[in-house]
Amino acid sequence: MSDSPRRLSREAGDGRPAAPVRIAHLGLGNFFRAHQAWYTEHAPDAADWGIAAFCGRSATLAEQLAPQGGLYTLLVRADDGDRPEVISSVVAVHPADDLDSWLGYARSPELAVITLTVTEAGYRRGPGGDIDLADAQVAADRDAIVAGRLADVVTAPGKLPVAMIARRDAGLGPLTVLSCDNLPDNGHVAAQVTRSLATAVGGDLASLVDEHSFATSMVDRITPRTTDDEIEAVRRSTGLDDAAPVVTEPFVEWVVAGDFPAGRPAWDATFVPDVEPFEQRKLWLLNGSHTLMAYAASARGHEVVSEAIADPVVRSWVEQWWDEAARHLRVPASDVEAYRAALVERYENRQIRHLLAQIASDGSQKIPVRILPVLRAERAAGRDGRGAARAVAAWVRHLQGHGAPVNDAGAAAYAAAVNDTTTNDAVRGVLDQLDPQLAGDPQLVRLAAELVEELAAS
Ligand SMILES: NC(=O)c1ccc[n+]([C@@H]2O[C@H](COP(=O)([O-])OP(=O)(O)OC[C@H]3O[C@@H](n4cnc5c(N)ncnc54)[C@H](O)[C@@H]3O)[C@@H](O)[C@H]2O)c1
Ligand SMILES: O=P(O)(O)OC[C@@H](O)[C@@H](O)[C@H](O)[C@H](O)CO
Repeated sequence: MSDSPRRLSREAGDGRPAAPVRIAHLGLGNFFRAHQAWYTEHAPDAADWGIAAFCGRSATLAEQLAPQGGLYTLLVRADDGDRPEVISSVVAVHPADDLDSWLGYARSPELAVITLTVTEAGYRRGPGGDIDLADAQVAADRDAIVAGRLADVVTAPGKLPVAMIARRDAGLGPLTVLSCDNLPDNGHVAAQVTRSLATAVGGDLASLVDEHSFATSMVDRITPRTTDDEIEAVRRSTGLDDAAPVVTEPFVEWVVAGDFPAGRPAWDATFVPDVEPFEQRKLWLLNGSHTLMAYAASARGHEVVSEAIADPVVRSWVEQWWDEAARHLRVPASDVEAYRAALVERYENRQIRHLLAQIASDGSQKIPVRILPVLRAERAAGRDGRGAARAVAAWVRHLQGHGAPVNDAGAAAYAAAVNDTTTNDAVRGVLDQLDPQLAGDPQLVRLAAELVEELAAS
């Protein structure tokens, strides 16, 4: 007789019974399962709100979770111990290309919300924030929608208007698209790419898109990729085999703005008229310092955030960046202090192995939103912006092959600027592509070049 544990399974009686699908999620991944699915699990009306989750690009996670009926273990890890919990709110899982199911949910009168975690790159934005029609997959989606082949779309922005068409054809009204990606004004970003794609399709599609609500949210919970050791730790602590558990930290926050014409769960989130102050606090203090450490601390040989923040040199760089960012936040100073203190504690959590290499991906999308607004504001105020400039300098070194490996489709555009040239020219070339006005600031170019040299020597 085998003594290997049995598989986690809804059929075997694990978790809660499946709730009716009222939310469709695009971008089934770890963060969605630690955050939106966790909030839905803990809503007082959880029995009425099931989630059908679709992979963003592949089928892997759907294949792993389908035999478990969508159940998975969320392992909340702190230095004082582990807390495993079975999450039951995801009731159906689908590969990215299962458009028949996607359109089927859209035609259901019960569907009320579409949530998104498709990464920054998933929005397929071109210059100015409209959909990037130069992207071959976007262009193919546009042609598929024009030809009425709704089930042939592949991009995230393509999947939104086809759901809206299917819904209208079924005689159903508007729902809410709720973005949960780390992007400023993510609801507006989602609306702009969807609407501009609809405009490119033509007819009355853009006005159909306008009938729907696009909500914005600030999301926060540090959720790294799960390791094999963690899968084993879950097996040991629960006595069940789970093919895809998620590991996360105790801290969790969600701030949401927008309308929900078809309803929503009674999430224990903070609902506000304007997310921006919360978003800036989180994007600059948390994601900005993550981005700084991803490049500057990985080049010093650190692998994970908890190691990086324990290095006094890295800690001083992070504090300097926080001092600069804090000057431009629109939240009370006491909130900023409390948030910074909480961040240090979160980063020091040694049970969370958050790889700097994971955070380093897609820097070309992250630097502009996490670092540059503070750099511009500091320069405009007549200060040198050293903390922000160091993040840019560290990214220049990263593009030159130091520290975490480059994993960024957008980095190719910077290759010519950073290789076989002087440090000054490399910095100027990178800044020129990020923001020509910054490249035209000789003091900044000089400072960032000095910081590149300082990082190389450190
Ligand atoms: N992990 C975190 O700590 C965290 C915290 C807050 C917010 N987020 C947000 O959640 C997003 C997802 O993070 P994750 O940790 O779940 O990553 P993940 O790799 O576990 O999942 C990412 C999901 O996005 C999909 N995706 C990736 N690129 C895509 C593309 N070009 N088009 C469509 N779908 C695409 C993937 O297929 C997958 O379903 C992040 O980009 C971030 O904006 C993450
Ligand atoms: O998920 P990304 O790649 O956009 O960013 C990496 C991290 O900064 C991010 O995932 C944070 O851990 C998260 O935003 C915390 O809530």
